[in-house]
Amino acid sequence: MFDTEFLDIPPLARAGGTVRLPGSKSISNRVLLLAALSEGETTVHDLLASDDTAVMLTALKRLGCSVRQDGDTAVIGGLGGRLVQRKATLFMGNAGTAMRPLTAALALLGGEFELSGVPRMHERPIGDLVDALRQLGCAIDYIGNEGFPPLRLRPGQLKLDAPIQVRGDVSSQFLTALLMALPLVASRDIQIDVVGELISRPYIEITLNLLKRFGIHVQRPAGADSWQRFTIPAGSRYQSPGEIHVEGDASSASYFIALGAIAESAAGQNSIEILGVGADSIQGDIRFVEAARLMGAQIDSSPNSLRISRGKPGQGWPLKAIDLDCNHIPDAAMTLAVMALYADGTTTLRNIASWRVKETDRIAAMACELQKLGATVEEGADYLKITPPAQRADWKTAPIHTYDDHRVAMCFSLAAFNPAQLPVRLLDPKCVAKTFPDYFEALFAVTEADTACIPVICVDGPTASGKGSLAALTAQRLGYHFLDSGALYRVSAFAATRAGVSLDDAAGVARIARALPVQFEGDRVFLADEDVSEAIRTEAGGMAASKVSAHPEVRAALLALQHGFRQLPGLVADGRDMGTIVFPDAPLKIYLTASARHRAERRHKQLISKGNSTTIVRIQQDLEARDARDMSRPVAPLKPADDARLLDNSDLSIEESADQVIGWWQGTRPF
Ligand SMILES: Nc1ncnc2c1ncn2[C@@H]1O[C@H](COP(=O)(O)OP(=O)(O)O)[C@@H](O)[C@H]1O
Ligand SMILES: Nc1ccn([C@H]2C[C@H](O)[C@@H](COP(=O)(O)OP(=O)(O)O)O2)c(=O)n1
Repeated sequence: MFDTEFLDIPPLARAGGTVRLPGSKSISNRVLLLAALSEGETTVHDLLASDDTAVMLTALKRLGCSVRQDGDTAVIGGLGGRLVQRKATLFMGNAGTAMRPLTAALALLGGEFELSGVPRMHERPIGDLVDALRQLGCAIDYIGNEGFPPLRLRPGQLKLDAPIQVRGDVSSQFLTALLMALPLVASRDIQIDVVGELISRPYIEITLNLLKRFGIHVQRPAGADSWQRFTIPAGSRYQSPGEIHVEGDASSASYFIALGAIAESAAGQNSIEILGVGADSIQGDIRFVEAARLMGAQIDSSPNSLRISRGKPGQGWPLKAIDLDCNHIPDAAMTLAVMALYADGTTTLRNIASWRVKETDRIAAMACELQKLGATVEEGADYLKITPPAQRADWKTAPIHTYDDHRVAMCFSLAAFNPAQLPVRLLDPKCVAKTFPDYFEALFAVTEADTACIPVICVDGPTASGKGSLAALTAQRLGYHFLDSGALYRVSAFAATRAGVSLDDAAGVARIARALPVQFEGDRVFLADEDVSEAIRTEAGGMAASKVSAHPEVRAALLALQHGFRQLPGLVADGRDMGTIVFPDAPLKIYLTASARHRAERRHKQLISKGNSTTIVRIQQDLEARDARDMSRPVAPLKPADDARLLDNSDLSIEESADQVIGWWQGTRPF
């Protein structure tokens, strides 16, 4: 996950490959609650690991459910429709799929509960659900504002004889909540009447489908009223299905469907394949496929997978502007708003009023951020009209606010295919954790940028100047990859010594360097399966590396390996010749120094902490000797690149140095 302040996505050029989707949020949280209410154990496979499911799992544990987790499988010990814990305070984060149904279930089961969430949750309406539950005799108080969480639940006197009325035109989650809770008290037939037109009907279909899997057969009238009246038959009882598989998230699929529709194919690939969701999906957002086809996407579907490619010029590319009622795909339709940037005219998305009460006011958010990219946007109470920038030169870039809304973040990542080849900056990228924590990793795995567009920050300098520490911290703050090029020379020398090859044998060491089975995992370095991190980082290891690094053959042998680290979304590389030889086109080069005395003191501290005994004077002599060798060798000597910025960190902390580098970096960016 990218836990950074912002993520800069370089201009993307092509896409291709296979994406396995995480489990559906809507199905995951419904299944967890149904399993908790059932008798017996339920094994849930392919469960989504995300903020919202974590909220539900924590709440269920607090209510006394047993939960065993192993990877994406969870075994839930059901409560059998009874409360073992009659008093609890539950935190619901910003998870509507946990807040609404738990409120209904706990209110009907009786007990004393407080349910609260993040500030945005306290702005998301729940009054219609509370009104419906009060008709049933549930005792519910608002702790803060009337009509909104947080809520206090107390035991009430249930009255189940009259039909219950619930509004259907604000959020379908209110009806879902009642449908999932009422089987707990169905000693007689219970009728629910929906007042107003039911929105987001596909989500009710998911609920009815899953209820069936757990033994509850909700009855509906035939004909015109079929979505206005629901009856829970007397004697309904939750039964665990034993095992259940969660489908891939159809709303998450929309980003990759859009990707396939807008990106040219990567070499050797002619489509994006999505696994885990397909034509047999029970999720309403699978109908995003139809909308994407209307815009020109070429999509083949199988029961459990999709294959998408871009239309040929004039036949689906550029995309076709559409005018669509999006009531049936409320979440996935946001993706259409970004696809509209690549369309041949004005796209109108209608009947999307529910966007205003989601994680953020999504109509306002999308309108504001699309305009930052140069689109012309008209925003209505329940619609959006989007006209893309007229020509390449009209595209703009700016930091995109994501409003703590996972879908805004995922949508705008697709703007990186803009024809002006501008990078896109997303603020607070970790908000995708709500439903798809590894979204950006998945995106970068199936997209390509032109190499020159993938930024590299070079940090070169003498030994113990703090290059490694500075480069690693900078990479972490930017969400970039990190290359410790010195480690490659160290491992080459280590592997040569182990193979009995003399360090003076240039051809011999180069042969080993060319086929070096080196792997980096965090700050650990592996040679094949062996962790050699400590073995290579001795002073002797540094001296040996310095020796082999003077052979031109060895340097040439390691070049391709170093270039291979230049991957999306960017790289910070440290060494001696990153800016001069390996990445001469890097947009930012730092030459890091500190006085020999400071460097010797730092290395001394480092060695002492590892239990090695030596003196500062000795270290200073060694490092000056190594600097002299590295600076005087004929190939790729250590020296600042002509366009490098000099940073003397003798009196700076590692954090202060990183602040300086990121400050310089910001100055090179177009935001
Ligand atoms: N700016 C700094 N101020 C103080 N100590 C530092 C600074 N930068 C690095 N160090 C410390 O100096 C030692 C050497 O740093 P390192 O990053 O390994 O240098 P290099 O990669 O240049 O050899 C480490 O123990 C590190 O914590
Ligand atoms: N890009 C590089 C990186 C390291 N080297 C050589 C020269 C250095 O003395 C050794 C060891 O490098 P390393 O960066 O690990 O050494 P320090 O941590 O700075 O002591 O490798 C190089 O020639 N070119």
